[in-house]
Amino acid sequence: MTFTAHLSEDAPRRTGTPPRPPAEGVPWLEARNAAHAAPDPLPARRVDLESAAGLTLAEPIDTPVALPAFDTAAMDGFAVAGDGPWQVVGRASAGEVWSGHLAAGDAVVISTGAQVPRGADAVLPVEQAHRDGDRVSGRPQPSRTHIRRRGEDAPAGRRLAEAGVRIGPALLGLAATCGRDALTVRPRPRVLLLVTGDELRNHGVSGGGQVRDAIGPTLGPLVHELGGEVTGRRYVPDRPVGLLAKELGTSADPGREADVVIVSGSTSVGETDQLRQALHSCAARWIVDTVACRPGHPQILARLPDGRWLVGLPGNPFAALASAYTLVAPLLAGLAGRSLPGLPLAAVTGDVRPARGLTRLLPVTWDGACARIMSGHRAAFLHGAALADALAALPPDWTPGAPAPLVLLR
Ligand SMILES: Nc1nc2c(c(=O)[nH]1)N[C@H]1C(S)=C(S)[C@@H](COP(=O)(O)OP(=O)(O)OC[C@H]3O[C@@H](n4cnc5c(N)ncnc54)[C@H](O)[C@@H]3O)O[C@H]1N2
Ligand code: MOO
Repeated sequence: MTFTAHLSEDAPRRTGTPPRPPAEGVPWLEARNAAHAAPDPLPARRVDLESAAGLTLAEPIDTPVALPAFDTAAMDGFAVAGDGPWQVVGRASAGEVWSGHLAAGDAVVISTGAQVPRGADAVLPVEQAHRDGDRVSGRPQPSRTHIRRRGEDAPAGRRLAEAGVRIGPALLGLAATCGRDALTVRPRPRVLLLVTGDELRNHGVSGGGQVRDAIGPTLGPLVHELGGEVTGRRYVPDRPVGLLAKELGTSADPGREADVVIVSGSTSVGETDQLRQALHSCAARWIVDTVACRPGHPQILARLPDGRWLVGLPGNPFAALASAYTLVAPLLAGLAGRSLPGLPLAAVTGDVRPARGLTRLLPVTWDGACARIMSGHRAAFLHGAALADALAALPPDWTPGAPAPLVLLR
């Protein structure tokens, strides 16, 4: 892969003007891959089952027991042996074991979920049974009807899930079913947000040259959705220049509250845009320096000398969002030991021009078949993305109606 800048981690502290952002940038798909490949997964830890939701499995789950563990009634009715009519000889309730053995012509009253007694061939649902005292009759049931056989779902020892899977509600239920009380997981990567910009305010309506911070409220939940956890959000003024460099210094994070630092704004070349200078002077290792996409061109991925990952998101809010899906999503997946999120392909329609040499990231509606480009997609506007189903990544040679990868937003 061709990355525009690589500095060694032990490079000496630099002074002077940092290099200008490269005009071309890393191709968009390569940038995603590079962000995913860059980190080693965070160390695994053991957590109780309830705390594992949303984390990533660090070891496979094999079931030590057959699922289900015993032949189980799937209907309320009668467990029967042989053809009817049958003599009712007992009752098997859920949570208990009726320890007798059914001979041909015997039945026990049984509830859904109860262990089927030995000798039973089938369960006759109560709706299909006619009971008269201790006698019950009904149509003979084919063998195994309404019985969940022991091991039918999985035999003992079967692998149920591989490492790297995100732990969703159903996986927690499955782990509980096979008797797990704890899981070995990769934790959520911890993320510190540094929101830069003298013009920003974080409440009320904007005016008088001030702008309401739209990135802070976007990134908190986005990071959570992407499997990370925001451990801090700080506002860093543009002036005096140097504050960002101080924030990025190791001493500013003595307890290591973060594995990843996301800086919004300051990625460009304006007088107060400090990020490139700050990375240059602390001799950060550059991994991605600008991406060949629009919006989001000036985005950055680097590694700080103290080992934290640094993502620089352009200040325009839609550019920041598109860049978060380009670099933050794969980086967090890599840190959590997950595979790179897949990108379904869909035919995309709409009246936009491709950009020479650039991937265009545009909000689209998607009905499962066709994606349509929405309005409100300039770099500074969130209107389109706020209502979109996905971002389409239109390659430089895209023509209307041609397929493009989608980053799903819902
Ligand atoms: N001379 C050049 N100027 C710019 C270039 C360029 O190549 N040459 N690139 C433009 C592009 S593309 C982008 S994207 C922006 C990136 O700018 P920064 O990352 O340095 O961000 P700022 O300058 O601080 O802000 C840009 C824009 O976004 C607004 N902003 C910033 N933070 C927030 C926030 N948290 N919530 C809402 N809005 C925010 C800010 O007010 C500006 O309007 O640079 C271009 N310029
Ligand atoms: O790269 Mo900027 O993000 O086009 O607006």
